[in-house]
Amino acid sequence: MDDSTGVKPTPPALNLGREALFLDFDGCLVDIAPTPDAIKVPDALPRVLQDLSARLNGALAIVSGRSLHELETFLQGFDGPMVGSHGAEARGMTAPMAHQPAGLSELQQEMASFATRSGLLYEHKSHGGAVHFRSDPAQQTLVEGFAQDLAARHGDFAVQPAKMAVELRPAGFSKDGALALLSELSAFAGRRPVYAGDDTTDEPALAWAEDHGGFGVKIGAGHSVARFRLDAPSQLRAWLMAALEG
Ligand SMILES: O=P(O)(O)OC[C@H]1O[C@H](O[C@H]2O[C@H](CO)[C@@H](O)[C@H](O)[C@H]2O)[C@H](O)[C@@H](O)[C@@H]1O
Repeated sequence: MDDSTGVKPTPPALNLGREALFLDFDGCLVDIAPTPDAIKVPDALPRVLQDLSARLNGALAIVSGRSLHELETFLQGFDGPMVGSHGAEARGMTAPMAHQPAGLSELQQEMASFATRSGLLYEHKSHGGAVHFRSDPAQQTLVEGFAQDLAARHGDFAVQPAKMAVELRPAGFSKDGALALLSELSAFAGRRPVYAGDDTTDEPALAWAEDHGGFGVKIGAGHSVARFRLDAPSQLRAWLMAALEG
């Protein structure tokens, strides 16, 4: 039984010989910050991911809503597979989306103009965009309405709610879809999927791991289909370190 106050067990030790690890980025590996650029990536994190990947025979991937080039910048030193833009772009496997979506620049211009008019932060992304209302949460309903209207006029995009933000991402791509593709790679095939994530955007991927013989780890408070919970990114990083040192 789950509730938002956190009644879930902590995850068992990672089985490096049998499991495949999929890790969300913001709010999961790193703490949420006031703006997307303000996150603090622990210096040791890329090396920890790289070493863990070696111990998993390559069965470790980052799966994020961020643009791929940002993930590569933040995690320099980690060479493994990465999926960005909520499942639309990737390295280490064939890109799920062959081209950037049609109408991308028009959509981005509308988002940027709306954000400027509203005094909010616009995040330019390789396959979409985000309007962040963390600086003025009272504007949430207005931002959501704008995003729904925009998606209705741009059929190649879908609304993606995020933490204190609303995003437009390419329609038809998702993190659980990315897990299905990654699991076809030889490094991941036949291993039990373990997914860690913190947000509504992670719930389909957490469900995918649970449904495919593995398990999910919800990071932080809130309802989740995941069987296990860790309270903060620092706890996830400690769990990863324990697997490395075990
Ligand atoms: O899939 P994720 O790796 O969890 O990325 C989801 C979105 O995270 C980022 O936004 C969130 O984190 C910011 C930094 O902590 C925070 O300021 C913002 O309020 C959050 O919504 C990122 O900016 C987005 O592009 C990602 O899609």
